[in-house]
Parts: sequence; C-alpha cells; structure tokens
Amino acid sequence: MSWGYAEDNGPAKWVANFPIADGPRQSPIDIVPGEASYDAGLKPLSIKYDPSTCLDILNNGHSFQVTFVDDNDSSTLTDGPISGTYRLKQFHFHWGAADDRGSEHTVAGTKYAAELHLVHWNTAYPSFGEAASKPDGLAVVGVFLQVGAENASLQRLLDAFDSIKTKGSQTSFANFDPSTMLPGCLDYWTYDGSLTTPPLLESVTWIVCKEPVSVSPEQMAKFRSLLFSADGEAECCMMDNYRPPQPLKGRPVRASFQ
Ligand SMILES: COc1ccc([C@H]2OC(=S)NC2=O)c(OC)c1
Ligand SMILES: [Zn+2]
Repeated sequence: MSWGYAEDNGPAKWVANFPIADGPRQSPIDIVPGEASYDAGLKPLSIKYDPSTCLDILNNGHSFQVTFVDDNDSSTLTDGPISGTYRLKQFHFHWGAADDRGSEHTVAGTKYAAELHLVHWNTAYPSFGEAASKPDGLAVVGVFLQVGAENASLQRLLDAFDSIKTKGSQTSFANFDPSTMLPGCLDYWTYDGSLTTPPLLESVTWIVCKEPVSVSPEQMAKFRSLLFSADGEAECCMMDNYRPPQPLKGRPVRASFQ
C-alpha cells in the first residue's frame, strides 16, 4: 500500500514507512503572525521566471504539477531568506474537498481553499535529487488561494485538465509564466521545514506569502475533477491532498514585514 491521503494511507500513517514524519523540522505549520519576528535583514524576494522553460503538465497521482527545464539559470529565485541561486523545478497545488479547507500551511488556524507550491533547488548542488537531501537544498514559495473572484492566470492550467485527468497522464505545456500566479505584495514568512509528502525530507527553506490570490468556486470545482486513480481503476476524485500542520518544535518563524 503506497502513501496517499485516504484513511488507511494518509498523513497519520506516513510515519510507519517514513519515520522522519515525526522529525524536528516538519512541514506544514500553523503560522501565528503575532509570534513571528520581523527580521529587517530579510531581503525582498527576487523571482525571475522565463516562460519558455515551461515543459509539461502532469497528474502524478497526488497533485498536478507543471515541470520546467532546469539545466540553466533561466528561471530562478534569489535573495529573500536564501543565499545563492535556486532554480525553478516545478509547481503544484494542494486543495480541499470543500472551499473551507485545502491549504497545508494555516495562518492563526485559518485554512485557505488551496495552496500553490513553487519548488526551487539550490544550484550549489548538481541536481534537484541531490539538493532534496541537503538542509539548504530546496526553497519552496507557498501562495494561498482564497475563494473569491476568478483567477485568469489559473485558467490555462484548468483548460489542460481534460488531458491529465488520471494518475500518470501528462501533456506538453508551453510558455506559461508562473509569476502571473504570484500576489501583488511579496511580503512573506520564512522558516526551516520539509517536503509535505513522503519522503518528507527536511531540506526546505519555506517562503510563505502573506497575501493570498483569488480562485473562484467554479475553478476549485475543476481542481476536484482530477483523479487520484489511474485509467481503468475505480475513479477517486483528487481532493483533500494536504498534510495538516505539524509541531513547530521551537523553530523561529521570521517575517519580512512589520
Ligand atoms: C520528489 O519531489 C517531491 C516530493 C514531494 C513533494 C511534496 O513536498 C512539498 S513542499 N509539496 C509536495 O507535494 C515535492 O514538492 C516539492 C516534491
Ligand atoms: Zn506541495
């Protein structure tokens, strides 16, 4: 039985095969703004994405992801809380079965309808795979999706869903600029954490944007039309693919804003 989000293989069960699930720097967390400390030394994020590095869109059975060419520094994240250059590898989302839940990070207990993860790896290491096992190997920018107005920049993703309905399906996807999904204000919280699905590696510098972006209820319904299941298997709608907040274990959470 491989890991998933159901009763019998979901987040509460992951520790059996991935003991790091109970580790010292697990993600996501509940971010309590009043307990985050403003750090004037934190730089603004420097995000430069080249739409021509966009490669394909894939249903990986846990989420859908858009993958980028990462053999050069065309799409990078620099500054913010990190040092050096991190390359964009992919982005994906987590969402709920209903609009009242779905994000992985929460803000003073508030759950958003979905959360975007833009995944970058430290070019101090030779590849994403190598970087994923290093304490400073990855940097993930998290953006909350709040139900409200339709989000035009998401529509192109949703329009590709008919081609990636089932686990393992993928299709080419070109010239998409992920920066169109970022909020206007790039104020952020940052802390040391992990991947939020197995292998739960403790290699992520988290950068969670304070400002959410919008998504319409109809767009959320489209997210839920994807399937966890593969072609020919009993259909299982892709929803509630989020890990709940994990113990902070004394970690500092810093804010880039006052
Ligand atoms: C092998 O590559 C992976 C594996 C797991 C994750 C999970 O960790 C976070 S964060 N979101 C996830 O779904 C991943 O995302 C970067 C990439
Ligand atoms: Zn994720």
